[in-house]
Amino acid sequence: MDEVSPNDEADPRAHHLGRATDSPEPSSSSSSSSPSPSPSSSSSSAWHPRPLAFRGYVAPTSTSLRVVVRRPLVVRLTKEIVETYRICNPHFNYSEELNPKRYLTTPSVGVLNDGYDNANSDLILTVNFVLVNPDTKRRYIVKEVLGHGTFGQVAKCWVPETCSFLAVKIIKNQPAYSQQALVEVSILTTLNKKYDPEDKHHIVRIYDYFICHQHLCICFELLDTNLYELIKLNHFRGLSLSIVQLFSRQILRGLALLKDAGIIHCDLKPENILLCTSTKQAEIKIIDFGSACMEERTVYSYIQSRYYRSPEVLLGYRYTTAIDMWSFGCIVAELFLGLPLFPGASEFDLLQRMIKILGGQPPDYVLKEAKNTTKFFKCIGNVHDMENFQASICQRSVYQVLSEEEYEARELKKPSIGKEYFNYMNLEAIVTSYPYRKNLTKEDMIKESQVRLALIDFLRGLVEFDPAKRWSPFQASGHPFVTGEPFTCPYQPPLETPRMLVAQNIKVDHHPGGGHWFAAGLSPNVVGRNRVPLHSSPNFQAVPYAHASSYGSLGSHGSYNDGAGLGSSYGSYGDNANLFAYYSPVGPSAMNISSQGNGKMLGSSPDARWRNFQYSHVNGLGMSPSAGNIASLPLGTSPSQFTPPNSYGQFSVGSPGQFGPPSPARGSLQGSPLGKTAAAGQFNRRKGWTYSGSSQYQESSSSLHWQGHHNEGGNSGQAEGSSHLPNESTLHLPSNLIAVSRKQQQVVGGISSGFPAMQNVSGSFAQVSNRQWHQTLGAPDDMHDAGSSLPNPGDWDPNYSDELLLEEMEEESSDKSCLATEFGKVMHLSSAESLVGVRRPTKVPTSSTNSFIRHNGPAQSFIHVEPGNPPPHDQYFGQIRGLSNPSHFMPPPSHNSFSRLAQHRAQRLYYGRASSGRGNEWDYNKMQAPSSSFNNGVAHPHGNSSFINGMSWGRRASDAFTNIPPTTRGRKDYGRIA
Ligand SMILES: Nc1ncnc2c1ncn2[C@@H]1O[C@H](COP(=O)(O)OP(=O)(O)OP(=O)(O)O)[C@@H](O)[C@H]1O
Repeated sequence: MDEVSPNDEADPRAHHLGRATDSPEPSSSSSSSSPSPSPSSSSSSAWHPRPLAFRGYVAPTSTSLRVVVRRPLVVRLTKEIVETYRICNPHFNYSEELNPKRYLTTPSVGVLNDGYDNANSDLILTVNFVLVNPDTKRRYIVKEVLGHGTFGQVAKCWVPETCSFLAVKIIKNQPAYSQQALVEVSILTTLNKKYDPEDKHHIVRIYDYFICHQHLCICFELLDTNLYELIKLNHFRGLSLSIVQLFSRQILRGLALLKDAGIIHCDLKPENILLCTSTKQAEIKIIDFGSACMEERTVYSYIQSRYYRSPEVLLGYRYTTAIDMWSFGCIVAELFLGLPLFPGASEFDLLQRMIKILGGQPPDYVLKEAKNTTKFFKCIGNVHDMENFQASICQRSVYQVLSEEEYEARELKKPSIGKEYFNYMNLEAIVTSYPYRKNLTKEDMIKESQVRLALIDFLRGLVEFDPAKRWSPFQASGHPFVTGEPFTCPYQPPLETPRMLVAQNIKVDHHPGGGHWFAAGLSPNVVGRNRVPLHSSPNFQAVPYAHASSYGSLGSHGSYNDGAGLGSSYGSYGDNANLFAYYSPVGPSAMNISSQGNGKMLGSSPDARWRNFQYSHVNGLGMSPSAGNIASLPLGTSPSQFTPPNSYGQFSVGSPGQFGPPSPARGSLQGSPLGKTAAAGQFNRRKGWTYSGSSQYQESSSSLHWQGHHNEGGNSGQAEGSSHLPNESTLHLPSNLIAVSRKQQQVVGGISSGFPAMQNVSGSFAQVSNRQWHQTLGAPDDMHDAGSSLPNPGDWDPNYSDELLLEEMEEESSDKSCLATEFGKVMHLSSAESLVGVRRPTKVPTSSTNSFIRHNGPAQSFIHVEPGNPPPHDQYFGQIRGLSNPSHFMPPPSHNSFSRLAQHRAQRLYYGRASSGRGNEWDYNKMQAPSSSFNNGVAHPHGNSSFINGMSWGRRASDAFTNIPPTTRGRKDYGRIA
């Protein structure tokens, strides 16, 4: 940038020349010694050149050299504008505060929280806005917004202390959101630390949380594009079977963990599965546990995003972790097809599609009990005949699904019916007729057709109407589609075994009084009130839960510790050697708890306090958050989910035909206490294994490597592996595809010395930017029509109304208000209203997101999809770029960090491994150790990736769909200059 102008008068050469040529007289010294003619000199007569014309060369000294570097104008007017201004006006005074702010939050007008929050209660973020953990003083410098959700914003932040990026979810400044976000903190922390300390189950890692400017901020590992975006990048062509298999294995591993923990995700969908930034191989992680609940605390009825909603949730039947398996089946199908399998425009439409595509309907025992049966079915037989379940299985169903007309007559409104995107309406035909990739050899096609048969069989076990027959993660993980074994005949899953513990060194709790897991609603093993009946399931052994005592037994909810002195502040139980723990989302430092009554509190969780008021007799060695409570308030579940367990009926009146209230977390999609308007936002946003508990979950790893493959031009290589199953997880991300969507992430600094585990990691993918979308995916006008028929985000679920929502919330509020009040105090909530508990949030303007979607989303998504022409599996992007550099590694907390959860480290625990030396690792009291795969900033060598030369995601050739798929999901806000 700095240049020395050759024409510059200050050029040293010119300068010297100038002196030599322009100076009329030599210097005085020269002059004095000038060889002027002197008559006295003998040599004076000798000829000398004229001094003005010639003289001896005198080397320029440094002092005589004057260098002026003249910068290009553009530099002086941009980078050096301040200096330029100073030259123009010496009095010009600059301070950084004068900088225009680049807002990342919309709207950016501060109207709440002393101007910190906008009308949506979102913290107004600007580039370089600093979030500070008040306990650790760790600073998180906002760089960009990664996404928006019902709960708030997710920002990519730089952590100077550790020279790393991570994702910080900044929750809206409203109690209902904060409460539900605490559930995410609690559940994720438990999953990370207790169940998956080694980060092998594809669950996002949580690192920190704190309150800043009255907003709960949750720090996660930084991840990359979600699977929906990935499919979108592929122009809604399905991904190659090998990728589908790989991702399926990984998701299954996560689901196995959740099942063993007794946690239901409740919102599994492609948008909530993100690619990792930091690994060489294609790795994904499950995010967004904001809707999750314990299996035993399934209070909310309005859960799951519609396309991925299970029949039992739709019908208002009790649900279990099996609903996640249904969603998983939908996701697997979508990965293969590029389109949702059941893109229902309404619940009625959804059910119709399920019935048509799967050929069947929910079993009578479900229909008999489900709350919403009459909304969708009519009875054509005698219900009492089916008292005996065996009989009902053998006989024809006594229920028949309503026709569109019948539904309309019954509900007094026309059901929304979406387009049909597949030429066929049964699963087998949809999968088998899906276009094959171009250029496949006959042999490869035969192989792939075999894998497709395996896929069909696999899907059949997942999208099974009967929740009791639906495969568990364990059962599904043995399927040939997952294991890679040849598929020869329909898979017979092994009997489901009693739950196996995942975390190592977990010891059976023999405490008669229960234990915190149970008390906190975190026991996955207590026989559930709402377990799916085992009858009619060929896959269940009718054995009692042998593990029921593993985590706690029925009884009081008093804190218990066999080993005195180890009472965990945050809920723990067990003996000295095997202490279990769960985490209070808000630690002592935020709570400032003081012991009530006789209770000796070594810390507590938010809900401990209010219950303490009622029940203060506990002399707990480590007061349990849920200890001594009149009723068990689950830490693992939302405070707002704390409802008497047998209370399904209580929600029925106000519920939209379902047996429980909607989850606050379901604010956007299904209408929620958090505001239906948020639904539009979310709707628009659409966004292998070493199973420690069981060898049955050992993940096979794949030797699959992807070859360059770009079929757009019919040239280049072809993807290998689609016709055989991967046995080793060395599958790499397709750089040619992924790289298109990623911005290079710059690693600002090196690895902090305290992070041994962060070595040897490379590869980084930045988020897909809207701009890139615009650049990459054009939006032809002729696509607008298709887009216009898409579901209106505002009408995401026509069965839901704000009135119903309110009614449900009123019912819920009594349970919530107490904790909400407590939490409100913690959060120093400013408004009295916010202390009342759950209230309706400010309406979320649909402005940016919705308009983006309406105008750009659908149109740009289908640019290359001709009407009636299906998007085949394809590697769309011919441009091959190297894998981008990594930029993400987890900032380790200082070992001396005095975070809230670290305050009682001595009383606290280790999580699982008795022998695992954590000394040089993370402070496990608060955060997770970085996985060995954390990005250390070392870029992937370009040649390192099997995808470098263009990897195929699977290209199909002919038509599979009669129309373009629905899409509505918007993306990011890249801010503006104020
Ligand atoms: N760890 C992460 N790394 C990168 N991006 C992330 C991460 N977590 C979330 N995001 C981005 O932020 C978006 C919103 O996150 P998330 O789904 O957790 O928020 P939410 O408010 O719970 O959303 P929802 O409305 O679906 O409940 C995601 O779609 C994703 O794009």
